[in-house]
Amino acid sequence: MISIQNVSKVFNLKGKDIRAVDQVSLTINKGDIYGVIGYSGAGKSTFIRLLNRLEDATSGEIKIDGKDINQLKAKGLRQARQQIGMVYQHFNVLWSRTVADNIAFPLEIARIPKHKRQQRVKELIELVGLIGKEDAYPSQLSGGQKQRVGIARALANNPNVLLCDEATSALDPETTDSILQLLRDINKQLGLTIILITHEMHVIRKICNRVAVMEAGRVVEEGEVLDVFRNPKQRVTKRFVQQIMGNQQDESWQSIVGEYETDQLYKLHFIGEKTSQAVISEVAKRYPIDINILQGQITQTQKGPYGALIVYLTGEKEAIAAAIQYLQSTSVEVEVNPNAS
Ligand SMILES: Nc1ncnc2c1ncn2[C@@H]1O[C@H](COP(=O)(O)OP(=O)(O)OP(=O)(O)O)[C@@H](O)[C@H]1O
Repeated sequence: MISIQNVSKVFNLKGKDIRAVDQVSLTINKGDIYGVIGYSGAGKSTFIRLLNRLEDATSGEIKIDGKDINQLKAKGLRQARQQIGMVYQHFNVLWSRTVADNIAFPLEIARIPKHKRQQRVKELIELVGLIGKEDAYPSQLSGGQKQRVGIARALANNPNVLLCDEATSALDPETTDSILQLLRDINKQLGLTIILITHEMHVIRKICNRVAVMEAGRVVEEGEVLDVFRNPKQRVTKRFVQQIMGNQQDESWQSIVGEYETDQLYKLHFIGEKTSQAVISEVAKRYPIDINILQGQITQTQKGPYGALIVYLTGEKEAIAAAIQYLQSTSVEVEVNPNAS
């Protein structure tokens, strides 16, 4: 649906070139919730603004639904932009207009007749959960409600693509979750493709199916969210995964080794959809062993759980071996303690 080929954006500031976006190539499929994550200055905002041509690319090609965005003239660009909604960090509401009139604004610009406008506003108010707030002014709304207005307005002209520029960064964690839930519902209900930029791995974990990691204008890593969680390659990606999982990879074995019989320590990795099976209780029922969970963290992603538990198994040697063999036949991956004899 969206194909981005070798796109760069160079700003010139006081005679110095700044490569805000540097040779980025990505493919975004219809129905994706695609996350672009990076620290401040990585080039995320510039990148997302290239997609609806709030900025012109210096080089490269951006095709949305087969149309080359950079080649469009004024009228074509206006039409293309109606297919691309945008949600902003600071909501971009019109303070002197009520909720209903804020949402009606893009419909007025698109010259939709009044009765159709009113009908559409009603639908959108329902969709974003603002029933009862139609006549309120933005100053009377919470941050989350203001962002719901922003989302309704972005959806007014039935776009195919929704761009979200740090849409939850100004919100508290609970409100963030409710807005992410709304975005996910909209993605499912309307089949809308969503591209969001963020500096929080939590946002990626919660709703994205794919992620690109940006650093110094470049995409340094890209893939399915679970794969990136499981096997982050770049240092910057590892830091983002640590935002959620802590420093499990390096420290966990060390902190436990020494206190327990090393041969009986195992790390169970839970990755993806099938891990909804109740494997721990199942293995405890099947084999005469005890399972002591010593450490671990499991988190939920769009594609199921992700995380690991370090367990200490006690029982007869044969029973432990059989239990491990059973675990290996499930979707759980078993890692043997590197210090085991
Ligand atoms: N209009 C501009 N003129 C000159 N330089 C710019 C302009 N816009 C962005 N830049 C530079 O481009 C680089 C990328 O900025 P950008 O805002 O895209 O990053 P970001 O990842 O979105 O960061 P943040 O989350 O802090 O906004 C930065 O070095 C920034 O200073």
